[in-house]
Amino acid sequence: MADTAQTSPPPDRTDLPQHSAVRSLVRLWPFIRPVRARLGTAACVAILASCISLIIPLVLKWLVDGPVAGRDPGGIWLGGAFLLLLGLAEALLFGLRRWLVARPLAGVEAAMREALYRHVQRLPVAFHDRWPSGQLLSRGTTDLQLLRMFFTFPLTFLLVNGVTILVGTVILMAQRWSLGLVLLAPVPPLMVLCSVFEAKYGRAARQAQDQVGDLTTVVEESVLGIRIIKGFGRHRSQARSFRKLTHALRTSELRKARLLAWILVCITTLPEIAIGGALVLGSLQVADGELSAGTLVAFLSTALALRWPVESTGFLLAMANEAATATDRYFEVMDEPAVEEPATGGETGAVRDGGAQVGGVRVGDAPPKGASASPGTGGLVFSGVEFRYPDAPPDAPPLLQDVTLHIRPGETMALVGATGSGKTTLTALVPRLYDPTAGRITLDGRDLATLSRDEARALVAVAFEEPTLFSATAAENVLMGTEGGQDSDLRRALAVAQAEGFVDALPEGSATQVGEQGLSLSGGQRQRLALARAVVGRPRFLILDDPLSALDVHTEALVEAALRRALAATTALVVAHRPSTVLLADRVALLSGGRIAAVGTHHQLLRDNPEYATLMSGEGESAR
Ligand SMILES: Nc1ncnc2c1ncn2[C@@H]1O[C@H](COP(=O)(O)OP(=O)(O)OP(=O)(O)O)[C@@H](O)[C@H]1O
Repeated sequence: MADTAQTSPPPDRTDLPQHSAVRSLVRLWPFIRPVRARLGTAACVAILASCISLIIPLVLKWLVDGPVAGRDPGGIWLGGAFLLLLGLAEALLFGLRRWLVARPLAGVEAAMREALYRHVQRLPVAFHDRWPSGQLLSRGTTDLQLLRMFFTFPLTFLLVNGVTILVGTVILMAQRWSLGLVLLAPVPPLMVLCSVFEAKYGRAARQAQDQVGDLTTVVEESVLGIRIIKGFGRHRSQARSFRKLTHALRTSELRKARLLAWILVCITTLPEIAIGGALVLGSLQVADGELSAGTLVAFLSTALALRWPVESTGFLLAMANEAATATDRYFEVMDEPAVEEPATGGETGAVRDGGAQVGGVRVGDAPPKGASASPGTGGLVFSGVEFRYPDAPPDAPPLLQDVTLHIRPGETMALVGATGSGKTTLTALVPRLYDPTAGRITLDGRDLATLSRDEARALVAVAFEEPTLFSATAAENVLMGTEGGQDSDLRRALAVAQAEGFVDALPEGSATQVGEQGLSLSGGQRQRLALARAVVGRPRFLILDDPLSALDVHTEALVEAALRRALAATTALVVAHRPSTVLLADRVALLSGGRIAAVGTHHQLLRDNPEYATLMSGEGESAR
């Protein structure tokens, strides 16, 4: 089934496909298309400006052979004024080009970033299991900046330079073809050198950009894991890993700089030698009277005017190569198949965290959402469900095999099993974070595989043991669990999760920003907000993965009392490790060896099933 489907890991850098930079860059066309008219106009303006610089030598020729040779001051002033005008026109046109491209190119970058973000949100969880977050972040930041630089400079100027060099060459050949040939002599060796440079620089750029991704991952982990790093005194080893990566990145950047220096030396030196040769040859021809001084001045001025277009080609090629690498990296993510539909509230938001009622406030007062969507029969049924993680060794048995379990409508089922037995994995199948590799799951008789993800997530809410809070207010974090939730829904959900007290005590109550990852709250407080998020939408099905593990016994009892009332109308599957959580449930299912080994009440299983008894005893707790 779809979700666990083919998501590839980040590309193996030792085995990257080699294809031309042009082929990579052509893929940017759909993003460039909407601004092609502006870019085309800007390119024409730049070509015009660049070609003006080629007219200046012709005016010089006229000045030297005409007014200067004829000692005509009026003509010299006229020529000077004309040169000034040409210079002004060139500057104005280059300014106009910049103005034409600035806004549309910022728009292209924003559109690409938005497309990437949207796509990443739609990628299956299996993709995120494999891709380090830093690699995704660097693709959305540094790589896109490189692309904007490419659109601004190389994309236009490689064309402008090409046209300028072509027009200049025609002018040179027209003036004196023998001298023109001397200037063209370096072209074949330069073309060979440029193609070698492109291949080598492309590899170095790819390595450096991947290393930026690795570095981003380490920085992100160090910031998020700062408590662990400090708690275990790991700052030195963490700093060592960071240094190692920065050193590797520096080595790659130096390699890029060496390659660039090498090509710039070639691109600068060979044409200079050719200009020197043409100067000597031209001077001899002027001395022999075969060539006018004005023509030689014009010829050399044209050749010098072509120096910048030729020399800047080295930089432009380097930037184009980096852009090609950035394009490859961008499309490695964009080419990943997304799940078939966009989620409406993000993975955690759509799959709500949390649930129940507090002291007399009943989440179950109103009918659960989605109740009208089905006749309300059937409950949650697993039939012959098999699951294997995509990256599991091919010869390993499936993690879950032939899981068959019926949770009746309105029933609360606890799921118990040894650590690593697959409880979290089984619960993740219900909100379709993953899809089973065989078998089927039905919600009130409707096959989960036939429901869209949005439909499934409208019916199902989840709270995980590790609660994720977003950098938003406490209220916003909770209301993420439902579309158009009101303040009354918020209060009810907070009451169920026993979160009212501490939320009201926050400096700005439920309007307090709880900070990135909710770091300003305790683990138990975060769990309760996540629980409130799960119940706020009154889901028809509730999946709780040990959501009370961080609570003290007293608070846990209060939350459970509220939950019991709230769950009266909800079909729930609760992963439980402690007898206190199990007591919340009507029945208990024991997951063992990838199968449901036993189902019964807590007391029945305690009596009849030694494995369950061990798990629920102190030995079971310590075995965790
Ligand atoms: N994304 C993943 N990719 C590959 N294997 C995974 C992935 N997530 C979990 N596993 C493996 O699947 C097995 C079951 O993990 P799961 O988290 O479902 O167990 P659990 O019963 O919930 O454990 P616990 O009680 O410790 O939370 C483990 O061996 C784990 O290493």
